[in-house]
Amino acid sequence: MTELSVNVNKIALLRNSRGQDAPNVIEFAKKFIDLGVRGITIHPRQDERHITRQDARDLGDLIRPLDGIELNIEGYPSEEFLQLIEEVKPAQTTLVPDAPDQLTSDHGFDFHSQAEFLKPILTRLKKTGTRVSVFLDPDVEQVQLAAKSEADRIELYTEEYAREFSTERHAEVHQHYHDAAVEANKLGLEVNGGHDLNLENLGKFVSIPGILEVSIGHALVIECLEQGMPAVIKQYLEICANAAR
Ligand SMILES: CC(=O)[C@@H](O)[C@H](O)COP(=O)(O)O
Ligand SMILES: NCC(=O)COP(=O)(O)O
Repeated sequence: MTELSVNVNKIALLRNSRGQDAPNVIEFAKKFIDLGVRGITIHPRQDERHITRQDARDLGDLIRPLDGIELNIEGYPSEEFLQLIEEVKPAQTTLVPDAPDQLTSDHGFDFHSQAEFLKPILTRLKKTGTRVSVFLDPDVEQVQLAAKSEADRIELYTEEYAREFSTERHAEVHQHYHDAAVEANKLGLEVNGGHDLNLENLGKFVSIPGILEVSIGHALVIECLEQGMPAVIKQYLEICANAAR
């Protein structure tokens, strides 16, 4: 089974657009959890365009006492981000190599050039007790290098998977993700996935063995607007329950 972690960045984006507190991020996290979701993901970016650092603290307070529910905080490992993780102590921290002005996440770490940069950061984060995941392109060589680090997991960056899902390249691209996931598991790295996943492409993605968690936000919020939260979450949970082991 694969766990679904709902990314609530876009709930916060809508909230920030009016300078009031509607939609309330905490209330929507509770609604997702009440529908059976066992993970909430946020990405507090440096400019706080959507999720703020206070959201992270408030969600940490909400989720910390809830058995079996995990908070996953994603972000670039700036000093400010690392201090936030040390304060909130989420179940999982996912490091992404995003620049402050990036529109969205669009690449994984390069362990050829960034392994030394990440080494003290991973050591520091592990001391907080958080599980550490690193955002990675589906590249077997990168997986092999990441396996030599203190990372517990990788998160496969699935934008290409989604982009090519309905093209003639799908089988080739799917194989890349499959090979990266199998190599990671062989080397003792656990595997998550995320970015641009949706109800259409998720089933095939989680047919790859060993995908422990998918974090989904952008498309999920759009689908909730179209179909309603209960129907959408029901479909996602059914897909995740039928994932390859
Ligand atoms: C790491 C990843 O692929 C997504 O969580 C991404 O961080 C979403 O960020 P935005 O919601 O700001 O596009
Ligand atoms: N790590 C991926 C994530 O949290 C959500 O990405 P998206 O579904 O908003 O593209």
